[in-house]
Parts: sequence; C-alpha cells; structure tokens
Amino acid sequence: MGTIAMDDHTKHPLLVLDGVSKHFGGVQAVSDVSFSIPQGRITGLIGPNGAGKTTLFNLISGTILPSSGTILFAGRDLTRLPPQTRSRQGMMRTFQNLSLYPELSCLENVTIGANAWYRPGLLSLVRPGGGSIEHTIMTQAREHLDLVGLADKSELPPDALSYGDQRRLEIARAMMGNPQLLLLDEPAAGLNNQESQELAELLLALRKETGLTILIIEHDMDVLMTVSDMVLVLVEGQLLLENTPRKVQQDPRVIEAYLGREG
Ligand SMILES: Nc1ncnc2c1ncn2[C@@H]1O[C@H](COP(=O)(O)OP(=O)(O)OP(=O)(O)O)[C@@H](O)[C@H]1O
Repeated sequence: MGTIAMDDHTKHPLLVLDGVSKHFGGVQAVSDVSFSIPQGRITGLIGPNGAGKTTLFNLISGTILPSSGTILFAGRDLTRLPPQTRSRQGMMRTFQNLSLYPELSCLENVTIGANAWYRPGLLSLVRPGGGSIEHTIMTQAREHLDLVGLADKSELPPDALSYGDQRRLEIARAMMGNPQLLLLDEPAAGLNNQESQELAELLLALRKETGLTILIIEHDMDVLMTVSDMVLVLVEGQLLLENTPRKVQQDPRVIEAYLGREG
C-alpha cells in the first residue's frame, strides 16, 4: 500500500531477520539476531568457531526452526516454512562439505538443482506436449556449467575435477534453482590461493550478471574482503556488529573476539 517511499535511496530488503534465537537444550546457539540484507548485496558472515554461523544458515534455509523470532524473505514470512518452499521461492544454498553425487556426471549434478522449481506432475500439465522440459533443463544446466567455467567438463564425474572446480560445480547446481538469494557456507574451504581468488571473481561476476544477493560464511579473509559489501560479525550467538570489510578488520572488538577464543 505504498509504504515504501519512492525517493527512499535504501533498497528494498530481500532478507530480514528480526529477533531470531535458537537454543539446543541449554546451549544458546543464536541469540536475538536482527539484520536485513538488500537485494544485490554480498554480505559476509564471520565469527569464531562455535559462534552460531551454521546454525544461522540452517535457520534461514529452514532445516531447523527458530526458538523465537521472524524471518522474512522477499516480503514473505518464511519462519515456519519447510526448506523446499524456501528454495522454490528463490533461496538456494551450498554446504560446508561438498554434497555432490559421485555416480552422476557434472552436467547431471547441475540438473539436480532444478528440483527447486521442477515438479514433474505440475509442469506436464502446464506444458502439455509443448517441447521437452528435460531438454530445457539440460540446456540450462549446460549454460550454468558454462557460467562457472566448467563447460568442457560436463560429462566427467565430479571426482575427476579439482577441489576448486567441485566447489564451482556446487555453485552451478545452486544457480540452477534460479535463486534470488544464494547462501554459501565456506565456499573457499580447502582451496589454494589461486582457486580462492578465482572463486571470489566468480561470485562478483555472478552478482554482476544476475543481480544475485549472496550471504557467505567464509574464514578466508582475502575472499571475504574481495567480495563483501558488508560483513556481519557473530560472537557467541549474538550479532556483535555490521560494517564494511575494512572497518570490521580494524575493529578492536573483532580482534578481541578472535584472540579471546584462541587464548
Ligand atoms: N544440533 C545441535 N545440538 C546441540 N548443540 C548444537 C547443535 N548445533 C549447533 N550446536 C551448538 O551451537 C553453537 C553454535 O554452533 P555453530 O555450528 O552454529 O557455530 P559455527 O559458528 O558455525 O561454528 P564453526 O565455525 O566451527 O562451523 C555451538 O556451541 C554448537 O556446539
């Protein structure tokens, strides 16, 4: 009802967390976390081990439900909706550990991402005899392999790829779901310096080409500094601060939080 002022220079938020908490028995993993992410922004999520980053990702993608609080995505309340509904609405994720299918080719692995929107029963009704949806999926999968630079590896099994390329393959599969929001859980883990830098460039290119919004957990500071517009710092389940990567790196509270953990 015209609640957004047309001259408002702040972009409409794609993802909004409002007072989100999660406890596992006596462990307060995420505590009263609120933030919002505008469309097209790349946001880094950092924090010492056990800070609650993965729990927060699981809450956003819906594999676990919050103890309290609200999660809005594209203006809709998704707090209690299952992961499949969230991916259908444009939220895709990759995992800390690779989750590729070794018995399938790279191309077939990418097609799996279409599960986010392809429900055979429904589509066969919508497109009666109107060309093959399988053909469309294969074509899109090839385009996404090309997008991440793996066009020439389509028939290989994922195990034949370098670790860096396997990470790219996972991203291609997530992109196959036509996401508005991509959640990346440590995509540079296990990559060498060159692979990490190439990954950072890929993420920036994806954002440029598709207007994608990305939330990324990443321990590799070089990657984080390269790709992030803003960084959220989580410590002991609480949001300590949100600022630009440079400001975050220099913030004594952040340094203290990391050193405090190591000491
Ligand atoms: N299913 C669970 N049951 C009980 N406790 C859990 C569960 N999942 C997470 N926790 C606890 O919640 C806290 C936050 O864990 P989480 O894995 O979210 O942190 P993290 O920031 O992702 O850590 P890391 O950087 O090591 O991956 C930890 O104390 C962890 O032990």
